[in-house]
Amino acid sequence: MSAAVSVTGGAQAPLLQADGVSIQFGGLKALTDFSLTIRQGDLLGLIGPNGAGKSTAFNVLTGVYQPTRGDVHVGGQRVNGLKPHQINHLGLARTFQNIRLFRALTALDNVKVACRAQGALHPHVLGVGAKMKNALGNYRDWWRALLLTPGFQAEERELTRQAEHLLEVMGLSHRRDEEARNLPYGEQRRLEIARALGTKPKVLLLDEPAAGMNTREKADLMVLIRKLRDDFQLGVLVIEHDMKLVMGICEHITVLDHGETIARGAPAQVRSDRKVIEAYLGDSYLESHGGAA
Ligand SMILES: Nc1ncnc2c1ncn2[C@@H]1O[C@H](COP(=O)(O)OP(=O)(O)OP(=O)(O)O)[C@@H](O)[C@H]1O
Repeated sequence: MSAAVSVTGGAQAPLLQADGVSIQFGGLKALTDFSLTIRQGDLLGLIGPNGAGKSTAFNVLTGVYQPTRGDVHVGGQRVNGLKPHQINHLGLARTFQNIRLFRALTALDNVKVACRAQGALHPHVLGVGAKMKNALGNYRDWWRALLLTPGFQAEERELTRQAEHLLEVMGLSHRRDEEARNLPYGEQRRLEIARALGTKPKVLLLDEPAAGMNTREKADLMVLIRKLRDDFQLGVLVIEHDMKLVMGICEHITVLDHGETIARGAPAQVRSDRKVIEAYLGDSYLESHGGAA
């Protein structure tokens, strides 16, 4: 199973492509020969039992881990060896399984930080000359901030406007000035998505976005994720244990078990796959859903 997969299948250039990616921790093969392609408009799911390698896949795609084998391309550029913030600048943003907000900052500032970070470094700034240019830019920005120049103030207003818009999109305007740590769990998860969107990604990776949410919040989130995909013209990859959510919104699902891709396809195809039932869904899932689809 190494051919890269995408739902839209070739109409547009891939935004994200993983080809035969493997990573090993000591003797443990956490991910083996993992391939995936995401194009604009794709809404893909990644599922599998605990320890299957889902978060590891996210970490390899986003540069947290370096693959032992295989290649990752973002926007056509090979990103093996790049740092997570560099890959983020190329258009890949993510949320985390364990929420990682700036807990003592307000909701607005959490998103503003992301909006500002996106403007701070040009996507292709990786060489020495460009790094120097960036350092000089930082020095100049420091003075502008200290002196509160009109240019700096205008930029601040624009960042605030962008961040407020994203809070509104995520239904969090009423939390604008509250510290992130005081938000209910479901809202913290949505704030993480707002922050990821602040970096203006082309691809959004959501690691268990519905974890800890109640049924109503999950239903709302399903609608919202689709809307984000459409309104922001994204490709989206979702890790989620809630089968109703994954099967409900994803058009294509990849199933991992012990780091191996054991199945992929449309939801109906995946949920009737014997290997998936054995490894993950279990017979109780089949019974409660009236047998294989
Ligand atoms: N940094 C690491 N060092 C050593 N082993 C690791 C590391 N990261 C992940 N693993 C191991 O790799 C395997 C896959 O872990 P991973 O977190 O990707 O699974 P997962 O599918 O996301 O599981 P869950 O649904 O529980 O979050 C596990 O056995 C895990 O213990």
